[in-house]
Amino acid sequence: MIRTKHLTKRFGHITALDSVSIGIGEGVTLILGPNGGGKSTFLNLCAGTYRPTEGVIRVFGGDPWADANVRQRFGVSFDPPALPKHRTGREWLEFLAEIRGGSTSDIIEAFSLGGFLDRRISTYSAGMMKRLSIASAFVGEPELVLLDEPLVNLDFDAIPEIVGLLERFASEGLSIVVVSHIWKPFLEFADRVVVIAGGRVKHDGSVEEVASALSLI
Ligand SMILES: Nc1ncnc2c1ncn2[C@@H]1O[C@H](COP(=O)(O)OP(=O)(O)OP(=O)(O)O)[C@@H](O)[C@H]1O
Repeated sequence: MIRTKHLTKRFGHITALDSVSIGIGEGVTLILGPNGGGKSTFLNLCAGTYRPTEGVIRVFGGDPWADANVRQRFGVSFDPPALPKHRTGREWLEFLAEIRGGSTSDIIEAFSLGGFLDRRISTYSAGMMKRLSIASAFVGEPELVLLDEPLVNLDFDAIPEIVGLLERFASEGLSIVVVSHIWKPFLEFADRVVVIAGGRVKHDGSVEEVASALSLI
């Protein structure tokens, strides 16, 4: 699904990602690592929002930077959320559905957005924005969603709710690549854990392999 070869991203003199060669298949992949390790850079390269400095990334066999047909097949939620502040949540979801296809009603219901969807996004709390941002990734019936810190800013009740939803979508065949510092809930159903630190892949394996190596469980 995702394949990289010597994937490198530099920002000036900073090497954020350093010659990473990895394949990520179907299922749920949890990406962990220290602050500044390169996780969000990796996700942005997968999403086609960053262009590699060197090396190659292929998502569904195509170049996510250059190929809109590739981008059509996945959804993405960034952290902090990238949302148009002067639109309502409903306008934003409808705009996405126009571009990406599919309906928004199931997504609105699944993510319990109804209570605030007709307000301007500029009036949302951080948790509301996060909920809308994650929901946005599901518009257009994607085969894969890329989620950067989906649990940040969610309250104690919302965390198990959103994790439960993601687990349900995963059990229905959706692939998920998730970067999260709140990793524990994902260990329950992740198929694979990748640790990125210092711009490189430091660990890569099943939950049992990586989590026990890092004493996470
Ligand atoms: N747009 C940018 N311009 C300049 N430097 C950047 C940019 N984005 C990331 N970096 C740098 O690249 C490195 C990797 O950052 P990245 O955001 O990918 O790490 P991360 O693992 O996601 O960190 P965190 O867990 O803190 O979110 C850091 O040194 C960061 O300062």
